[in-house]
Amino acid sequence: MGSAAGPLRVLVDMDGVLADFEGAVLRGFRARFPGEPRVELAARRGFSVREQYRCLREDLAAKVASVYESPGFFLGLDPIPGALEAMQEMIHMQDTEVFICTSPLRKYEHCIVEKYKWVEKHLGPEFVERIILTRDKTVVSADLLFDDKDTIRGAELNPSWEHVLFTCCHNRHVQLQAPRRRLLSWADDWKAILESKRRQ
Ligand SMILES: Cc1cn([C@H]2C[C@H](OP(=O)(O)O)[C@@H](CO)O2)c(=O)[nH]c1=O
Ligand SMILES: [Mg+2]
Repeated sequence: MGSAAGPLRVLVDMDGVLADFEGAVLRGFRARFPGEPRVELAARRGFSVREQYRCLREDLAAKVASVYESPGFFLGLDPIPGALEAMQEMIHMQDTEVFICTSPLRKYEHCIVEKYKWVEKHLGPEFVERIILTRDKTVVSADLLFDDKDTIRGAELNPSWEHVLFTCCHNRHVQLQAPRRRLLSWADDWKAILESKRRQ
């Protein structure tokens, strides 16, 4: 709980929140497989790119995976608009601890080191210190988690954080059950969400 007991701890997810995974997948797929059908961003549904391409045609699943498993893919992601500015502002806020909480791909070879390099390149070394790399975000304790994945499950059935869904092409049609809430973009009022947790 954000309270008099200590600073507010905020976890910020990386792909879909800080780094534009979806835009780069589409661009990479189009460049590599120009003749193949693809899923435009406006047509994306569901967290898994691979599953949606599989529904389009079975063999496209491996093709789209080859895009995000390629060397250079994660390092080359564009920042999500407003993300870098928001993170710089958040890290300087009083009584606030910010961490980047991100999951590696199961095929982690390029992904892990490139995520670290991306953070150093776009946010600087003080944020490299703040990377939490885990396949299970439920066991990390915090007040808030901004993440584009609509359902976050793991070993802990009652995570300490409130998951605020960060709007992304694949989740914009998801109906949230009350009291779940969204951050529509970094232009939306993320500071109000932080303040609402301090007052609990
Ligand atoms: C395979 C896949 C990965 N990812 C992202 C989520 C994870 O990063 P993050 O936790 O930073 O959002 C990472 C490994 O799964 O790649 C997607 O966003 N969509 C996908 O379909
Ligand atoms: Mg994500």
